[in-house]
Amino acid sequence: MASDSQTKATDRTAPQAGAQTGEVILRTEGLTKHYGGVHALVDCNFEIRKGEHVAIMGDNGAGKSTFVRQITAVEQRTSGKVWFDGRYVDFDGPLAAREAGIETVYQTLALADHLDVPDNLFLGREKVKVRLGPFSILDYKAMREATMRGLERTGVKIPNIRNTIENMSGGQRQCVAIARTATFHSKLTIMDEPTAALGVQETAQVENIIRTLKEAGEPLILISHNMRQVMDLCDRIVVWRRGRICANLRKEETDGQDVVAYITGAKTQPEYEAAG
Ligand SMILES: Nc1ncnc2c1ncn2[C@@H]1O[C@H](COP(=O)(O)OP(=O)(O)OP(=O)(O)O)[C@@H](O)[C@H]1O
Repeated sequence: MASDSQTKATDRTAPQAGAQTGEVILRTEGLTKHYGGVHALVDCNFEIRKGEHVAIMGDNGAGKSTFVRQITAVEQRTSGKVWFDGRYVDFDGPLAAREAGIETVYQTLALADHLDVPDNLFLGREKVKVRLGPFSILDYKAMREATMRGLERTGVKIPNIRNTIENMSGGQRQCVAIARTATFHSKLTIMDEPTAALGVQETAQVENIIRTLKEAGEPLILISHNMRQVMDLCDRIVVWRRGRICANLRKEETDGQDVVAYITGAKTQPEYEAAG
């Protein structure tokens, strides 16, 4: 894999949809993932800037989740380069990606049922009060306070943060998962179909949190099949088809019908002709 570790993300150019402002927070070049003979991700050049909310759309099996797994290092990429926050990165696992500032919220929530809200938020990165050799005394008060601040930033109301997660509704759980991103002031949030399993009210609550992130200038990659949601919440839509990017569209220059044409293969932007 490439080792030009100091290359700046802003040094390079990639296909863009219209004029952009803000520094690049994440950029990929030629990102590729093969599972044996399955070419799940092929030569993907993608970028997102600080403050931008970008939707990733595509049919089932188009490669959207595979793309996320490569940039969050849940899997190791076959080839290609990734820059995050101004430096070349090759994370050795998801914890390293998270520590660098990439927070991911999955549809299937990675929450521990038997733990309360602060314990879930700080799982794997607990605040330590005192270290005594191999033992640590955790700073529960600081973690509870940080949790309250994170929830406040998202506007999420959890009656008692010391209740275990197992008794919460799907919407509350999803909000707790998203509150992580607010608690740790992540540099980039990725949400993979965050409302697919939620009801109408719970979906509205999650969408409000996404708007809060936008107002705070925090960048977001949103994977969603929900056109209304994408059009409401995102500045730009990048469409994947058969493992490749086939369109990069500014919201104000497209509409739902146009996006569907790219998703189904009826259209391909000329610069992505290889996507076929
Ligand atoms: N671990 C794996 N081993 C083999 N093939 C895989 C693996 N993971 C994904 N694939 C294949 O890679 C392709 C892309 O899958 P991926 O899950 O990224 O699609 P997706 O766009 O996220 O789809 P969906 O919207 O259904 O979640 C598919 O053909 C899928 O079958």
